[in-house]
Amino acid sequence: MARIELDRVTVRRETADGDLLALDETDLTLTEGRIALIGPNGAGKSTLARLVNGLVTATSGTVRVDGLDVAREGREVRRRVAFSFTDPKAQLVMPTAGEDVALSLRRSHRDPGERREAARKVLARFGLAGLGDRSVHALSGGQAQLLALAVVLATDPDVLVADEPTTLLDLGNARRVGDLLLGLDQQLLLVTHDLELATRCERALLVVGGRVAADGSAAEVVEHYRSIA
Ligand SMILES: Nc1ncnc2c1ncn2[C@@H]1O[C@H](COP(=O)(O)OP(=O)(O)OP(=O)(O)O)[C@@H](O)[C@H]1O
Repeated sequence: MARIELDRVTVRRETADGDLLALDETDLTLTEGRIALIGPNGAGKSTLARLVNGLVTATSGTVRVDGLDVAREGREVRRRVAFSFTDPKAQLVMPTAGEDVALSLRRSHRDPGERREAARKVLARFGLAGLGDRSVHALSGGQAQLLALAVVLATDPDVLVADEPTTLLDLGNARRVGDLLLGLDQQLLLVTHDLELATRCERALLVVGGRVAADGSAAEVVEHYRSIA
């Protein structure tokens, strides 16, 4: 697993109401395979998650992935750390599902024929066999989320940061996507309001008001959150 380190990281944002401390002098070392970030709306979970691949920049402090400084070695970090958004359509850019996966494979498979074949295999692995020619707009919410995950995982990153990947899904698809995420070989940093899913992780961080209010085994931290919510 990768080693994700936050060293006195603060994220300060300017808003119409003045400065906001989205994350306050946070120190963390994350090495577990499955880590959940839970907590109330606006607590700073997405901010913390986005720091790990440079989508958010620290106002002060350092974020490192396997020793690489996210602020200075962002390209190298983003090769190792994939990010998936709550709304899969935010990251599906090509006309068809197959082309979207093929785009991710352009570096690893230079030959177009081989690339198409590799894309077909990736789709099958994510339960999307036969949907390669389907417009991404004609996929169900569950299929679109699976495709978005297939697209970011096709490059074989070391870490997946997933920001509320099941929030827009019905019960069946949420379970399917949740099972897939928890079964990945990659290290998973999962932002979620689904406390059952969070409980299945090894470690959970409860974020409240820009601070890590509890950190420990997922079962204990979820229990604590339930007791104060
Ligand atoms: N681009 C931005 N500009 C200014 N403030 C922002 C921006 N993004 C987030 N914030 C603020 O930073 C704080 C933390 O937001 P963040 O999205 O990290 O919370 P969250 O815990 O992920 O919330 P949610 O569960 O609602 O998604 C909030 O007060 C939010 O309004």
